[in-house]
Amino acid sequence: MKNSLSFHLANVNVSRQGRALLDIAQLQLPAAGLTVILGHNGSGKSTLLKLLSGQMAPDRGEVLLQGKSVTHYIPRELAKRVAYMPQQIPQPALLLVRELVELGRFAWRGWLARWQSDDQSWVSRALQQAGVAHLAGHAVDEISGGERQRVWLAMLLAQNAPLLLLDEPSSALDLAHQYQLMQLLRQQADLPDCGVIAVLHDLNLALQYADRIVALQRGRIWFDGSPSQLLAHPELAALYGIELEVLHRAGKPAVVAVV
Ligand SMILES: Nc1ncnc2c1ncn2[C@@H]1O[C@H](COP(=O)(O)OP(=O)(O)OP(=O)(O)O)[C@@H](O)[C@H]1O
Repeated sequence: MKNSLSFHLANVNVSRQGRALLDIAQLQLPAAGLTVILGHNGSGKSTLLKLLSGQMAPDRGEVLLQGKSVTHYIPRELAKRVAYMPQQIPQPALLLVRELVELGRFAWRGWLARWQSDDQSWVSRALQQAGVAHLAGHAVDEISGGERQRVWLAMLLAQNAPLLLLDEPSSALDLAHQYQLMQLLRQQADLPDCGVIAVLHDLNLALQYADRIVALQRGRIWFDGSPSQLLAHPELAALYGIELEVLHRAGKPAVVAVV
């Protein structure tokens, strides 16, 4: 399954009450490297990820994965290609953490098939990778918000899809876990024919780890390029409407808000 995957968006529009939430003429997103989606609140980032994950169909235009409309895939075939973490993570009751992570294997084994040892080793490895093996026997609705975010990531890793779509995967994580997450995403993105597309609010994490940054403004693509190109953008401050200053420390740029 790990052949080259690519999203292609053409003339995509999503509108509600006569207002365009997303309006994208062309966008190509191959399963390669780490792409970060940035943008102000309400700029359309989650809407874009919902389109890519097949959770939503555009009102106009096409969202194609390997040349086929994302919404035309049967769920299991889509899940073998794309794993999605929504912004609001569900909190299922009566499930243990390990059982939730096991659900990530659904696409490969089906509901009723017997467990293969391979499935269990994927689950164990995913729990380790996400740093939540110690929570395996805990109830999903009795762990913290940051733990739940990492458990959900473990489920996605167990799914073994070449493309990870993550909507603000670090929003509940402490500083140390944010960096652990970014290093893990970096490793995933560096695997052959794999890619990660993540919505982030932290401009500095994006600049440090991304290969490519797509920035949205009021539903349109405002910028698409490398972190260094974004840093050099003369209108960078306009992205968030706040004055910014770029500092350099140990050879790395850091953007701070001037307030
Ligand atoms: N079902 C809906 N009906 C009407 N408007 C909606 C609906 N869902 C989202 N919107 C609006 O669409 C716009 C884009 O929403 P979206 O969730 O994609 O933004 P976002 O960039 O992810 O924002 P945030 O950073 O706050 O999570 C927002 O202005 C939001 O209020």
